[in-house]
Amino acid sequence: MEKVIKCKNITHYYGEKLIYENLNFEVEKGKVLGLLGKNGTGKTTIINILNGYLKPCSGECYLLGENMNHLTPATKAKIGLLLEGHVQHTYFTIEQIEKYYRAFFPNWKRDAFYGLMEKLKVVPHQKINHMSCGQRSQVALGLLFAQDPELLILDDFSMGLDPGYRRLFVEYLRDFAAGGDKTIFLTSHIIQDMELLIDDCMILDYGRLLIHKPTREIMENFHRFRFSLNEGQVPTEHEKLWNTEKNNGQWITYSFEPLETVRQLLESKGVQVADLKEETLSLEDAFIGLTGKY
Ligand SMILES: Nc1ncnc2c1ncn2[C@@H]1O[C@H](COP(=O)(O)OP(=O)(O)OP(=O)(O)O)[C@@H](O)[C@H]1O
Repeated sequence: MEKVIKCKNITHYYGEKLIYENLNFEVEKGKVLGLLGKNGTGKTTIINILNGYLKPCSGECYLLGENMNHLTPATKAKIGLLLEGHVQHTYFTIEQIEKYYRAFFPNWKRDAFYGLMEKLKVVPHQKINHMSCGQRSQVALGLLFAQDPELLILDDFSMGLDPGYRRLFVEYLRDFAAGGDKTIFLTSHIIQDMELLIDDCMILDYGRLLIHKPTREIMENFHRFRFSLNEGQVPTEHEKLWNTEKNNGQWITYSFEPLETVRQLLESKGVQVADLKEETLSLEDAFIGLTGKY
């Protein structure tokens, strides 16, 4: 399978602060990968490394087969970037910005841009700096769809969009990826959107990559377990039990293991577990189970 993004042994510090050490990941052609993580875990830092704005302290990245420090103009034209919902050149009108961008991209899809602008109820002579924050994000996404890139890198693509437009863009992105020859790498804190969209999920914790798995595998296998213990007992800790805590008088833990294995792990030091129940999770709940609340 062709790898559209390859990152090898990325280590990055800001001053003395370690963001990650020897981070390795790959993204296959045709996949939608969602990068998740709590605030400050380094998602934007990865995006900035991938788009060449930031040089990591060590390690290498390859985009569409080329080392990202030496991307040719032809390869750059195949990569669409959205940085925290921003559109530049806000002194342009909708018409002017479309004309300006068109000149840079050989596969420009003018109709895709205007089709979207029509849906968004903005008129061609409207100036971008007179638009709301959400409308500006919409223009930025419209320009990206018109560019028709092979690789889309979107940082916080849903920033400022209301629920209806968020859903519209999720549908656009799903259609965009449906043919199997486009690859999307995106971040968002709106995990409900991610659940509808991403094939693979990469979750960062402070200083490290916590997990990188197909989303389906997480949804099918990662569960929450509720249980009771006798007064004064505490459950056994184990690396296969995630974020065990007492909540409103009841114990909960999370695991990829089936119920009977979870029981054995919890009871391994003579603890007696009662009323053990398994619950399926949304991706957002799975994220909380994997990373903890705080
Ligand atoms: N230019 C910089 N100089 C110093 N520290 C930085 C710089 N940029 C980011 N950081 C720090 O690095 C860490 C990771 O930042 P980053 O913006 O990549 O996180 P993030 O996961 O995108 O966060 P959020 O979800 O809040 O957008 C944070 O602790 C941040 O304060």
